[in-house]
Amino acid sequence: MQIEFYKYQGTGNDFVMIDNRSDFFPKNDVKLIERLCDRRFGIGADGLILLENDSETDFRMVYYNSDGNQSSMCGNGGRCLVAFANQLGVIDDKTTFIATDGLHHASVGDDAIVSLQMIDVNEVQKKDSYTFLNTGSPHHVQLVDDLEHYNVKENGAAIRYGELYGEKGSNVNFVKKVDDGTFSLRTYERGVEDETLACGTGATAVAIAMNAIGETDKTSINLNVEGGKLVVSFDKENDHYTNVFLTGPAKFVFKGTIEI
Ligand SMILES: N[C@H](CCC[C@H](N)C(=O)O)C(=O)O
Repeated sequence: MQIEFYKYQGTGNDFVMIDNRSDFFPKNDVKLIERLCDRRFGIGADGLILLENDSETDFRMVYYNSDGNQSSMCGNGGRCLVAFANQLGVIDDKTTFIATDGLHHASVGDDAIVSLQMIDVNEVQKKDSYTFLNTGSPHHVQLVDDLEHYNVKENGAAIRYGELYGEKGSNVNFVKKVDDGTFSLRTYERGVEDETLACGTGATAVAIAMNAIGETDKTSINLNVEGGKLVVSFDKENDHYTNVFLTGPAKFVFKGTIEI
């Protein structure tokens, strides 16, 4: 069977997008999804995202990591899915959709900028050398000295597979403070099992963690990622973070067809 796909990227975190409103896609075929995400034998992507019908909201998001398994929320993927839905004419410039972590509101601005509301964060685990929180996906956040030369893949994998996070593991973010409102981060992504050029739930986790441990008292924070720039904003009441928004570019790259 030949299927149509669209390729999107959000600050270099890239995704195969499929319009599955007719429910044709073999959702449990892990090997197929892994092949479609393979950068040599397939289309190539960090993840694959299905746009599906939903009775209560504009659409449903189903997210798969490049290992072919369904996973938790993808912030950059959510932003790309909103841009995809806009391109298909499913939505105009505002939307509410459902994902694995609940409802999301989002808006599409000029020059492909999409702002996505993320879940509230009510628990931030502050440890001596790192912070752990869940922004729709689990994230380990750790400040390092020389981020530019840091071995993200080796050190990220050691934490992701280490005893700290057990069977489920965690995404791992290494961070450097640039100034009071700006941090640079590099992320080892669970389920991609490598460094990605950006991680939306990771950038969200870094912004909230840096505020929670007192590295900044800002509530709108710039995040430099390998693939570009993201902005995370939120309201803070004690250790409760609400109205959390992840904003940045979400760009259409190409569309095509592939035999499955
Ligand atoms: N790999 C992550 C999900 C995607 C996160 C990332 N692509 C994002 O933009 O949030 C996990 O399995 O927890």
